[in-house]
Amino acid sequence: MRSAKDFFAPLAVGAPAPVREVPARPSRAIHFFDPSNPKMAAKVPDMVGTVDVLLGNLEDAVKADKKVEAREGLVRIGQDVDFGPTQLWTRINSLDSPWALDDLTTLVPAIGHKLDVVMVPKVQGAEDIHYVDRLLAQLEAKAGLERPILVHAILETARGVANVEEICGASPRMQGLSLGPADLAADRRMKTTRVGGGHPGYLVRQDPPKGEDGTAQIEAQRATYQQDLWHYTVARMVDACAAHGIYPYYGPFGDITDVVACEDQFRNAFLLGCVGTWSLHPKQIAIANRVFSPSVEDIRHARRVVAAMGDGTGAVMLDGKMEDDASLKQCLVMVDLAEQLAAVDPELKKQYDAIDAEPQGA
Ligand SMILES: CC(C)(COP(=O)(O)OP(=O)(O)OC[C@H]1O[C@@H](n2cnc3c(N)ncnc32)[C@H](O)[C@@H]1OP(=O)(O)O)[C@@H](O)C(=O)NCCC(=O)NCCSC(=O)C[C@](C)(O)C(=O)O
Ligand SMILES: [Mg+2]
Repeated sequence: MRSAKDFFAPLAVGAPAPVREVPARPSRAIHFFDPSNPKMAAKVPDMVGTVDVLLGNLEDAVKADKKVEAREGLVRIGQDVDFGPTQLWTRINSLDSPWALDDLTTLVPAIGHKLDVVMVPKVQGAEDIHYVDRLLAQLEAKAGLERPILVHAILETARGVANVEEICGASPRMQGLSLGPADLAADRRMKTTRVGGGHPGYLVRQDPPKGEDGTAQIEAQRATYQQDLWHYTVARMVDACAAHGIYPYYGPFGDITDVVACEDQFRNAFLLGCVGTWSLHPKQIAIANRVFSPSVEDIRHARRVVAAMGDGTGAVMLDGKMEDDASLKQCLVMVDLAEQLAAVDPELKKQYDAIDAEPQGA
């Protein structure tokens, strides 16, 4: 077992010191692109500044015979593009694949100074993070990097979900977790065939009405309510991440055309505590940015609670509702997030600033 004192020592001589706190950088949408796809790759420079994270995907969705091209394409993009305020992430191939080692040993020396986060798929337990942690430290030391590259794990196996807390706490590099609903469904032997989202068969049904003789009318028309297949896993992720000071994200929503259900799924994750999600197609970026930014109404209310609560203790009535220390803390989560987002999103800043100009009592 590592001593707590060793935890923040670099894992290789000359590697940068691990971070003590994971920076809270806006990451509402992690936008996936395939660096081996010339059309997608060509769009990357123009996407800088329009999305919080651009992620060069090397794993699933990249054809096996394009793996090297994708890796080399990402190196070129990383070297040529000025990412400004936008973070650059990559998803490497899974650790049991023939490509993962070359992914890391190629990317870190070539573009490690620009890579913010390495996403590791199909993480099963702390041992996977320990492997990547040490290897990254060795490569960072060799490349003379001055800041550590952070690690993000995708939960997409039953074992990964069972080990979620130890994964989050496996290294100071751990930045966050995403849900991998497609692989997770397969690994769990769920009977779904989709990439994230709901299923019409996963529902609860209203109780049957009673007939005149008091018997239940089983065949009567009854409302059904579709349930969220991913609630359990996302909730576990949120708790594990919060307990370890790192960030939870939803993941992919594969029905690109159903922008309405996509928005609902993203909003569930936002309300439950996730800080962002994935975008697989340019049209999902706007959805994610909208959903993962607190609404003007929420910020207006949150600021009123902050003002009404003075030194932050006690209880007050606002619009007929009780506000106290704990509701204030929730409002502060919103206000802090709004400030972070306003710093990178001028349109959002304008909307939040306009609240201050509203007449009192509006
Ligand atoms: C869905 C697809 C095939 C539709 O691609 P398309 O070309 O058919 O769509 P389109 O609507 O015709 O595209 C319009 C334009 O946008 C471009 N475009 C389209 N997508 C992008 C993009 N992402 N970034 C930048 N540009 C993009 C596309 O090239 C085209 O350019 P054009 O106007 O010049 O012709 C395509 O969007 C795509 O391949 N997206 C990424 C898919 C991906 O990364 N999947 C892996 C993540 S999900 C996953 O791995 C699961 C998980 C977690 O592991 C687990 O649950 O287990
Ligand atoms: Mg997967």
